Amino acid sequence: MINVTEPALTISGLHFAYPDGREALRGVDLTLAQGERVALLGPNGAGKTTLVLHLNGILHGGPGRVEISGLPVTPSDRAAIAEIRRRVGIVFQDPDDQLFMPTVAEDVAFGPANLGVRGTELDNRVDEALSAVGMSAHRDQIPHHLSFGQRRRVAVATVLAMRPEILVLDEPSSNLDPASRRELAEILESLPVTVLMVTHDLPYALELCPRAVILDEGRLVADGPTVDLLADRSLMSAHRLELPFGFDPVAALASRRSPS
Ligand SMILES: Nc1ncnc2c1ncn2[C@@H]1O[C@H](COP(=O)(O)OP(=O)(O)OP(=O)(O)O)[C@@H](O)[C@H]1O
Repeated sequence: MINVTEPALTISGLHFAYPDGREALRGVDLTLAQGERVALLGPNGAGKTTLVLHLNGILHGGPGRVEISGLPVTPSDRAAIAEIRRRVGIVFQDPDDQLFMPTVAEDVAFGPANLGVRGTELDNRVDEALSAVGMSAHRDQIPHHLSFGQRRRVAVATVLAMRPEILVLDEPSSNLDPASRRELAEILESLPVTVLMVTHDLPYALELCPRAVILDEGRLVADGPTVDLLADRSLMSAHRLELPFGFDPVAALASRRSPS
């Protein structure tokens, strides 16, 4: 059960250096409320992936603390890490990293089955997750025969079937055509989970995430309403973030709120 009195995610004073000495995180503090959707922005090499990999204990070892709904991410405690990996679902950029079973349904069942879920409960989870991403009709297909956009949706379903509390998405809109991009946005908006979305697609961040943070050189340098951050030209250029030519975030948000 989600402890609604706790933030979904609390990161305090997180530092991390790779074995070669490169300091990728230099004191990150970040809190996400339950149900928030937040975009994690930043130029190449800012430390975004490094930060994400700390959320379920794949990377660890530096000073600082990460908690998921009040539960500390403690990599030395195997039971705690199993629970953390159930709570935090990461959808990686390349869906093929997450799909390896003979059929779509088996891929979606894999995670919960590993947690010991069986029978009707397992069937229900697979049905729900596939329906949430609009892929129920493809349940018996071979994942690698699907289009890229369909594989991305199935990758999201594999994570949803774990019933995560936090969904972390790494570049969810990359390589999607405009229709698939919009459909995935609708799916993500409808999910009742906390979302942290790493993206270089700034219009997508604006569309989906009311709040954004900017990470640069391992530090969080901005945190606020996505529209305000994107509209701040000096902030954007200081951190090598570029909006598409002619894109006006204030007008885009206004037209989204009152579609003609
Ligand atoms: N395995 C590694 N060993 C050493 N240094 C690494 C390793 N992985 C990443 N780094 C370095 O850590 C820093 C942060 O990298 P990270 O991949 O977290 O950035 P990012 O913000 O996700 O970048 P991008 O937008 O390009 O994906 C970079 O300087 C990178 O070169």
